[in-house]
Amino acid sequence: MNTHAEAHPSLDHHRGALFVENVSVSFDGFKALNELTLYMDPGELRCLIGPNGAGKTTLMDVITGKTRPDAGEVFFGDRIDLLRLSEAQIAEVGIGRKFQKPTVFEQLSVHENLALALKQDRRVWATLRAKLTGSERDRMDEAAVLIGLAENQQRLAGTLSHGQKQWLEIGMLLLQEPHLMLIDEPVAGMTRGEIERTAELLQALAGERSVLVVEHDMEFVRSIARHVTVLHQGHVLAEGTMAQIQSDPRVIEVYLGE
Ligand SMILES: Nc1ncnc2c1ncn2[C@@H]1O[C@H](COP(=O)(O)OP(=O)(O)OP(=O)(O)O)[C@@H](O)[C@H]1O
Repeated sequence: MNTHAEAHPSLDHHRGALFVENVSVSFDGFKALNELTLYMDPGELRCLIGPNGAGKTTLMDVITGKTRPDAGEVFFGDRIDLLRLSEAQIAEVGIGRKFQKPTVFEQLSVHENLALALKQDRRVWATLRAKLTGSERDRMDEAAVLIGLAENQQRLAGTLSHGQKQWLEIGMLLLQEPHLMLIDEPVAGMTRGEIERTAELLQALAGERSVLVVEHDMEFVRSIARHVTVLHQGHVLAEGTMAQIQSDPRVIEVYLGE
């Protein structure tokens, strides 16, 4: 079998490519991930589905350095060995993660939330007082348009709808310029209209960066995914187009038939 380096001899320009090979994670003898192998191309929009406990969160934890695997390899591009980096270093090389629950600053405006993300400075008030350069303003405006909040920049984040808060947080993540975005259950709790707009947003984000989305909402997955990976018991059960996945008897048995 080809290793990641052989399969992609020159990946320096392939930022965002991800190679997870034979990764296993045990918790007290229970294998949450069991020789899991998954590759992502740069710019790809991938959906990760699977029943509860399949290992989706654990995989995200391994990629971001929160959980260390017992075995296997995880590379970002062909040179960056993520297993040698701390969580902070993994964020610095360009892997951003959005958890399921929105964690925007409710007492601050949309604009201030975006400014904080841009400056990546935890000293909140210093950041808010700091002057934004013209190019920083342009980047914030671009992000605000992309997340559909251009007209709401002065609104307090706490007054936004649940969907808008999720988009704001995606915008904040975007301003950190990740090459790979990991997004956990973005549409849980959203209205149908919000779900459709989220589908458009994630499709717009992919291409320039890679996006890995964990989601249970099958209609949403169907609407965005060209490539779906199904996890089951810590292992890749099936991978392919939504049509291939939906007609796979193993997938129907463990997941879609529920
Ligand atoms: N820190 C931990 N200690 C012990 N067991 C754990 C730990 N984290 C996860 N597990 C177990 O590992 C398995 C995989 O969990 P994981 O959260 O990755 O699944 P998931 O696919 O994300 O599920 P869900 O769709 O419910 O979020 C589960 O059986 C879970 O109970």
